[in-house]
Amino acid sequence: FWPRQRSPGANYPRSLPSLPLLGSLPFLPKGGHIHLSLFDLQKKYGPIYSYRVGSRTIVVIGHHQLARELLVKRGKEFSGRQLTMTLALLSDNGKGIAFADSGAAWQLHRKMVLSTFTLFRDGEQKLENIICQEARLLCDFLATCDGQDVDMSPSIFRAIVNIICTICFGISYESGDPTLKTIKSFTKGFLENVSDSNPADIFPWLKIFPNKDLEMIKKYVKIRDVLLRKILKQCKEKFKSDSASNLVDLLIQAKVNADNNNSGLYQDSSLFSDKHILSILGDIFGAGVETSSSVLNWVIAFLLHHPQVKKKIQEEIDQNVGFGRTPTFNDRNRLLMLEATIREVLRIRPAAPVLIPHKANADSSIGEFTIDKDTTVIVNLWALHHNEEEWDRPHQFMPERFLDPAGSQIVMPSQSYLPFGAGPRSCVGEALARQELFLLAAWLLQRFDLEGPEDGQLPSLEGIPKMVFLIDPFKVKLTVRQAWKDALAEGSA
Ligand code: HEM
Repeated sequence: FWPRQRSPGANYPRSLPSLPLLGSLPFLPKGGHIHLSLFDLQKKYGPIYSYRVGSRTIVVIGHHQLARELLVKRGKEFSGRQLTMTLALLSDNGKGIAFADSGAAWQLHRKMVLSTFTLFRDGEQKLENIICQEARLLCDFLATCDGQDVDMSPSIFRAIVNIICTICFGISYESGDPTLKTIKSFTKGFLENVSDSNPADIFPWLKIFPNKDLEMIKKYVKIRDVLLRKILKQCKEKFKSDSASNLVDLLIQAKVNADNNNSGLYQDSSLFSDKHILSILGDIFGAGVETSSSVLNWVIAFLLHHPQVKKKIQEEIDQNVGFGRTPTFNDRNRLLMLEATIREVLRIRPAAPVLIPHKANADSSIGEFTIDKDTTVIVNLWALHHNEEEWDRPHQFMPERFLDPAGSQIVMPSQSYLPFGAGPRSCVGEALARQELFLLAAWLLQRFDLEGPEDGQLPSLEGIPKMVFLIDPFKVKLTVRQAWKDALAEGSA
């Protein structure tokens, strides 16, 4: 219960008041969005401050210079993760990538996921082709809802899940497949039951008492693992060592090589046990599905609120792509308003408003302040993205801030922008996510007009901060564009 002895004379960040046992809990704002509460505390305590929960010290960083020092300059020293009860359940005691503490296993597994993307660089299984195939299915399905008010999120979810399944196992599921239902069920289960204030995460001894959230998380971990184990078994049966074509193939191959001791790189076969493989896959689903889906839903919601931006994007598409072909990733250099819109959505509603908490691996410092080993450090990305000294009217949706005055080039208006983090713990799926967001949005806007539903109810832009910053469900009036219909009638679409 007692904090570690502080080094005499050290200059620690300013701290909230703290009581024995409870730490600063009585002095922290109750309820509300954690990123907003932490941003608010910054007014009194400055851009770096600390508080205590139980016996742990938590340092909060709310300025980009300090954040970059932590993530990049001292990235290695701060690349640890604190294993709470919740994260231990999700990650089978710290295996995988996102919640694994820094060390050889995390580094190796992260490297393997990054090298998987090289399998999807060219040829038939080029990432762009996989995404466009899902974009086509998504648009064809939505075209059956022409003129109706629809909640697009389940179809977007299906497209994103299929992209992830193709990268992980080389499988894509048809609409209605029970596997998609299972993936939806455990993803929803985690979103509903993982919270940033589970008492057992603060006082681990509370685990001896019944804890409904932890029980639910256990239930959904089981559902996830049964499914992933079944798919892994099928992949092992199909595996051919000379033609690895997805993430699971690469992991199986690494295990075979380590078992046969014929690869200098991956010698420790135990790091490729089924348990490790399941945790890596669990992380890719956990970090790669709801993030991209939710950002695309946010893009649509902001466009419903700002129809003039939607009109500009569609004019750009009509001029640069037309209807004789579908958009490609190369169009990113021409569809600048769309690219700027995606960047603005990632700023104003970051998918991970406080990143994933980091942990100091050693006694260190940030700026002029001492940070002890094992301190948890939170980067409040929300504070960086809404800093009034860095952004003109930060609470307003203004995609043009990412364009030069002529609107002919993308610009970076501020350094206070890190939607995918930075440094050794940065998002491994950034390139994939950027392609998904651009291509899916471009395909949708080429073919459909998106408007508020008949009842005039525009989406709430407040958001729901779960493991991912979600948007409340909303409906869109979906109409196939007349220009698309005309082109189709002429046989050119
Ligand atoms: C728009 C979509 C996405 C956003 C905004 C996003 C953002 C982030 C952020 C902010 C972090 C935490 C960085 C930190 O802790 O400092 C992260 C970590 C991570 N992301 Fe993403 N992400 C997205 C999509 C994806 C996708 C598609 C994948 C799957 C391939 C993915 C896989 C991961 C993994 C595995 C980590 C943990 C990295 C580590 O701890 O070493 N993410 N992401």
